[in-house]
Amino acid sequence: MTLVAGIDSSTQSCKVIVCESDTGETVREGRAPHPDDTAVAPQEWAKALDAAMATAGGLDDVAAVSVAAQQHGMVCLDDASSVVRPALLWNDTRSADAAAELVDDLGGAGSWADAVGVVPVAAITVSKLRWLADFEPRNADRTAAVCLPHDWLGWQLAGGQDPSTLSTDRGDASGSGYFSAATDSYRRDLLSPALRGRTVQLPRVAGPAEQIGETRSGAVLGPGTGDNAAAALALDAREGDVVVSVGTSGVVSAVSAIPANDPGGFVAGFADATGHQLPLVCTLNAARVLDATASLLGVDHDELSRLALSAPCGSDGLVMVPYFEGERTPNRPRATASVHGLRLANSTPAHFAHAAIEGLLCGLAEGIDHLAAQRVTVRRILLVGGGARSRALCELAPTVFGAPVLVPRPAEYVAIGAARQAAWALAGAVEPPDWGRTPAERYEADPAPAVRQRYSKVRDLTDS
Ligand SMILES: Nc1ncnc2c1ncn2[C@@H]1O[C@H](COP(=O)(O)OP(=O)(O)O)[C@@H](O)[C@H]1O
Ligand SMILES: O=C(CO)[C@@H](O)[C@H](O)COP(=O)(O)O
Repeated sequence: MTLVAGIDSSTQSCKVIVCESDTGETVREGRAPHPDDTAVAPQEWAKALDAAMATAGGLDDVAAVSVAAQQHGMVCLDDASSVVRPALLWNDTRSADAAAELVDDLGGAGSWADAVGVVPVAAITVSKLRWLADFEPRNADRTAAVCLPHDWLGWQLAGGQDPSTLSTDRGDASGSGYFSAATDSYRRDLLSPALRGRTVQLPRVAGPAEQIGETRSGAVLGPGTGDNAAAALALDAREGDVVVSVGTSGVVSAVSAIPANDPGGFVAGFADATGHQLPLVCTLNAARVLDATASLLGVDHDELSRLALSAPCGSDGLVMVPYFEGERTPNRPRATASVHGLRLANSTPAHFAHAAIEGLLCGLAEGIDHLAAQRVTVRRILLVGGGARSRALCELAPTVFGAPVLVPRPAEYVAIGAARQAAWALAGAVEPPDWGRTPAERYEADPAPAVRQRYSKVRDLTDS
């Protein structure tokens, strides 16, 4: 039996899955937590990866490995290959003003949408680099190469000596703000002004199933990719499939033939891991809304779900706008969460739990609308991520989305997608291996458009 491994170095933890390469059957898995911060030393990811690999029984018997990771994180290396400063992660909003400045510098959001299909917000790597140039010029001067979390971890697995051997893939590169998914090319002319005239080395962009090297134990290294592209690969997402992921981030994405061009900045024109496009909407507030609400109510996730399902649809007028960490879509980096419509009758833990889940889902429903406005066909909605383990979230999703929702059995789809890519690179085939489609539970419910109507009125009362 030939084994392959997939790694998901995501915001909250590192997950490793070892699979049978022909069928995708999971043989063993491991995980380890990441530090709870928005600026993290990449060495911490390497430590967590070592721990996760150890709990997965090691990778010595594995023939190929691929790394998927959280997108956008700014990893700066000096000319001795050392990390210059802790990586600023996608959910670090200190670069919000830098993003706005970059948009103005190029002549507005439409110019960025035309150039790279992405309008910079705090999350995007190019904004973080502008912040570095302005607030830490000495660190910017020391930076010889810039890469993304998956690029760095893959490079570490291969020995991590020489920055000229760094590679990335178009899926992750497209989240940088200096790579166009439509033309498959870097836009160094956008990067250098962001860095106030400095030039840096960028990773080579490998092909979707290219073998980029070998691990120390001799396993083939696949190109790796961003976590959302890996999830799409695991689910074998095709045109018409919209993947909604409720992890640390809330993500609505779809594999498409058409590059996104949204001057409104809601849809980012990313690439997938197979050569297609992956238009994507990302919110900052997703599974952690459930965590915060559960902690506020002093209950665990199962009890939160039970409470939410015991309250009526619409929470008797109670509305939560869950901008606990500011928000990325819509772009309101300094917003805070708020609760509206409190009355004695709806001041109960059950109403509060229900309103939190409806609020989270309303943000994602807006994401589905934004994708549809970019000519994405919405035929099936698939719900994944840690938050999809919540029964209440699954049951309320079709009421808020106004459409049935498929929930694949809970699994680490990002790591599975990376493993599928590793098997593809190992086989050297034209197409990824056929691992079949994951069975999914279907949730249906009467649509409740009033929930979204109330939410959108209240959302605009919040600060930005
Ligand atoms: N049963 C559950 N109900 C609700 N949320 C859950 C449940 N299990 C896990 N989560 C939440 O899912 C999140 C982790 O999801 P995950 O997709 O692994 O995140 P990430 O990939 O961003 O690290 C955590 O915030 C966790 O609390
Ligand atoms: O920024 C984005 C997508 O643009 C996020 O989706 C990150 O890629 C982090 O993912 P999770 O850790 O939440 O899965």
